[in-house]
Amino acid sequence: MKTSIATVSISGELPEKLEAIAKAGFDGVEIFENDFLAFDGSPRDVGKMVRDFGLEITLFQPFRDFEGMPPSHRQRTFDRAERKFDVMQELGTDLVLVCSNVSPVSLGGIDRAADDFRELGERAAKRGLRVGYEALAWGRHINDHRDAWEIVRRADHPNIGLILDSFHTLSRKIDINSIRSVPKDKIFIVQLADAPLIDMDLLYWSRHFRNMPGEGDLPVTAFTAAIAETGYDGYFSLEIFNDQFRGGSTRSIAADGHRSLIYLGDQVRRLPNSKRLNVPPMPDRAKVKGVGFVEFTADETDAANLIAILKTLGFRKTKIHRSKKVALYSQGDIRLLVNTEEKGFANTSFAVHGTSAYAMALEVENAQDALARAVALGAEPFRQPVGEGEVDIPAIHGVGGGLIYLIDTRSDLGRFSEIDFIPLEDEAAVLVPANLERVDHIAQTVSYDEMLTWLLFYTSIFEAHKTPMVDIIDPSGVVRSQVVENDSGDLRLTLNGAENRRTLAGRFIAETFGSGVQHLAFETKDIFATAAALRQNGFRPLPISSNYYGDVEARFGLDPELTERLKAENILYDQDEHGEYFQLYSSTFGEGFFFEIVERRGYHGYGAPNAIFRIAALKKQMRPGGLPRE
Ligand SMILES: O=C(O)c1ccc(O)c(O)c1
Ligand SMILES: [Mg+2]
Repeated sequence: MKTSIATVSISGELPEKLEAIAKAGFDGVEIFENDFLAFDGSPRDVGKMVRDFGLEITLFQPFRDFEGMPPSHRQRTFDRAERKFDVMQELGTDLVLVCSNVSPVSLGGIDRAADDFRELGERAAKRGLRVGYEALAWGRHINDHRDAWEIVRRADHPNIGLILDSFHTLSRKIDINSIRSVPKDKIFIVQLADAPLIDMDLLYWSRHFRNMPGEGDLPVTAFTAAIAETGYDGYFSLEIFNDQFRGGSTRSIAADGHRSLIYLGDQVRRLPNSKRLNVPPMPDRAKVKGVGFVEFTADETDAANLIAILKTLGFRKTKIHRSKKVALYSQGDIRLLVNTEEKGFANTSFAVHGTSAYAMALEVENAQDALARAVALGAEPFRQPVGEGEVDIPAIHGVGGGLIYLIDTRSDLGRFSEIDFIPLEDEAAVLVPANLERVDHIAQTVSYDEMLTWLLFYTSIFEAHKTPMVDIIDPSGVVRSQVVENDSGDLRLTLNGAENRRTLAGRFIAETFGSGVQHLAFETKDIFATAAALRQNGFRPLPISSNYYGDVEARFGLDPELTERLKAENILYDQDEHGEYFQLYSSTFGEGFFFEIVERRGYHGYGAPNAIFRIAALKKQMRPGGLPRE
């Protein structure tokens, strides 16, 4: 699969863009005319710079308002085309994109357009150039690739071909099977983009909201499979107009783009009876069977505070590491590690982010396979020396540079806590058991700009899907929340994207110098029994306003006795079509970290309608220094 990306897709000046594109692993680049015009250098300089980065120019674009012009404009249109051809020859590329005419003066007529393209083909052929025709979804006369193909077919010139762009075809829900009958040598290049399903004007949607394949909701995989069916083996080129990407990190958006193409090629390969695209072979997406552990890094003082909270939550210190300052706290299937090492990656994370849940372990079928897949998709592997005889757990960097360890039960990896840790006497048996059973979900806070990056990261490596994004109202702004989960519920992540620093999520990012885990939710089968146990252990719940309970009672028609119990324990309540949900929050710790306890009675969601009340209550607790009020 030959990969390319349009310069318009990422932010920065041309040299910076090209460097990021090359570094991300692309083979080629589309030069978008405006990027070239804004650059202070000749077309030859640009061409040389591209080639010095080891890239090929796959396309020069766009050439607008060409076909079907009235006689009064026709000559000038061809003159403009010749000027573009001059530039292309200096740049060193042989392919130009002509997008369908949007000019109000343009005339319709398939044969008129075909005649124009035949003449343009003749002119291009004299210079050894080729012209590809793309139907814009909002073209004045031509807005469907099937009509563009008919024009190309009638132009009947070897230097005239078709350009397919997934956005234009899929946004109009045009039957993609129509692609299968186009001869592969008449498809000059394929442009790819996804987009979220939003009901809006096609042009505005296209120019502002496109995103990488796999980040949106369009059937880009089926589109690509139809292209592959023709035998097409040319470039797949990302052309992403997105306001956020234009303001985002050049390198990380370029890396996302490359990941999206490799993942797309991998998905097409897995479709039954599909023609394969040439992408590196890699294992299946990893099926997550559970959260193996969550690891905190802290200094001694913060660790003591954290451990005090863990005890009120009913955790017991059950093991200590053989060679490192790491203690294991456990309850049910939950394992929490508290790492106070003064060296190594945990300590570096502490130095950068402060006390934080900097690492998690996901249990998969085969950890080495999961690692291989992650690396094939551009994830950064992590290793650090382990002690003699200790388990070397494969890991990759995830959100905020934190770690995702990969463990399985087919190897010693699943026995790491037996091999690397020494059991302790039961020192804290005095605590009332809280019956927390497992990690329900892990909530990561990222800046809004990074949300799609991590969505693509998780869903391409792990067998998981997203659910629709929801807006959560914070007293100081909006936080967008995106769930990544698997069908079994063994992997449940929420990504919260902060748009400004004054929201709770935004402040968490600012105070901890980057993205990370902001809360951990544990599951109980009996929230009231758990709440009573926590109360006896001295747990400090997050106080919820009493007005909330009046509303919840009315909204769901609750028995007043139940409402009273909820209120007495500061438990939040929700329902969906599957059942009921109960949530109990801790007070905040450190820079806005907190714990949550949930009971699901069939409920599938995450209590989004309650988030506004939870945020308001947490904010009340935070004083400017970030410490909870006593
Ligand atoms: O939005 C546009 O004008 C535009 C231009 C060139 C393209 O290839 C495209 O898909 C859209
Ligand atoms: Mg296009």
